[in-house]
Amino acid sequence: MVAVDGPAGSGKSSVSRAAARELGFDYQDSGAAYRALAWNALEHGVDTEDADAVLASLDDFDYRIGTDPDDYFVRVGGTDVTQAIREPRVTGVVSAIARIPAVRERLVELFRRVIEASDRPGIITEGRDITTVVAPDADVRILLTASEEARMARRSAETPEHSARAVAEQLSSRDAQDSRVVDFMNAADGVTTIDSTNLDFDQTVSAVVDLVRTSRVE
Ligand SMILES: Nc1ncnc2c1ncn2[C@@H]1O[C@H](COP(=O)(O)OP(=O)(O)OP(=O)(O)O)[C@@H](O)[C@H]1O
Ligand SMILES: Nc1ccn([C@@H]2O[C@H](COP(=O)(O)O)[C@@H](O)[C@H]2O)c(=O)n1
Repeated sequence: MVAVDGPAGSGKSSVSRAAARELGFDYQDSGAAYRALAWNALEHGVDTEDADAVLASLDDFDYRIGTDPDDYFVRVGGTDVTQAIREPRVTGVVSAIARIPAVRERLVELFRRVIEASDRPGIITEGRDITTVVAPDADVRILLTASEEARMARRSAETPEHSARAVAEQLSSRDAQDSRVVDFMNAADGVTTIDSTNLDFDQTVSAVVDLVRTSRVE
């Protein structure tokens, strides 16, 4: 079991997915669950600032995620929301949902069930509190980081249709909100920091794969 945390745009999802593919592991994107719950709330007119209403929406939240790195999908009920959960309207409200403690408890249980259900030699789960809360006993725990400037530039390159300034503001405001709930800027004891500021994508994936292989995770 491999746990990866880090701030927005640090490469957690793309690097973890590529590393899982190379290792023959499963890959779990935990942020997708918070995003899917936010999408579900918006879709059903649930007030995302109303903690009780958001919590109640979890009762019939039929969430499915693909953990095969070559077959990644996110579904809510019969709807494929893989793309929809990346839309700015969802990104704009997801932190409000993620700061509700009871929601976090329920999703932590869900993440652990997905980890237990994996039948591959390993699973990489990435997010904000994986190294500290979801899987503090993971065989390998990584804080994947990069300078704010590098993260903003990478995120901005993905969405040239949006102004670089707007992308940068959204990224830093989300980090500020999220870091009030969990600390993903500083490595906890036993967590290895991989700083990709001066690494390209392939070098970053290799750094993760090499660390896992040296740690002989099974
Ligand atoms: N070392 C790197 N060099 C260059 N680009 C990178 C590197 N690592 C990741 N990227 C790119 O940076 C962008 C952001 O990566 P990614 O979406 O994986 O980040 P994330 O941490 O999952 O973000 P978020 O938490 O906002 O979902 C992607 O376009 C990815 O390809
Ligand atoms: N372990 C996690 C993962 C995510 N969050 C919250 O979800 C948001 C979206 O996550 P992405 O990784 O897809 O960007 C994120 O901004 C957090 O609010 C979380 O709290 N814990």
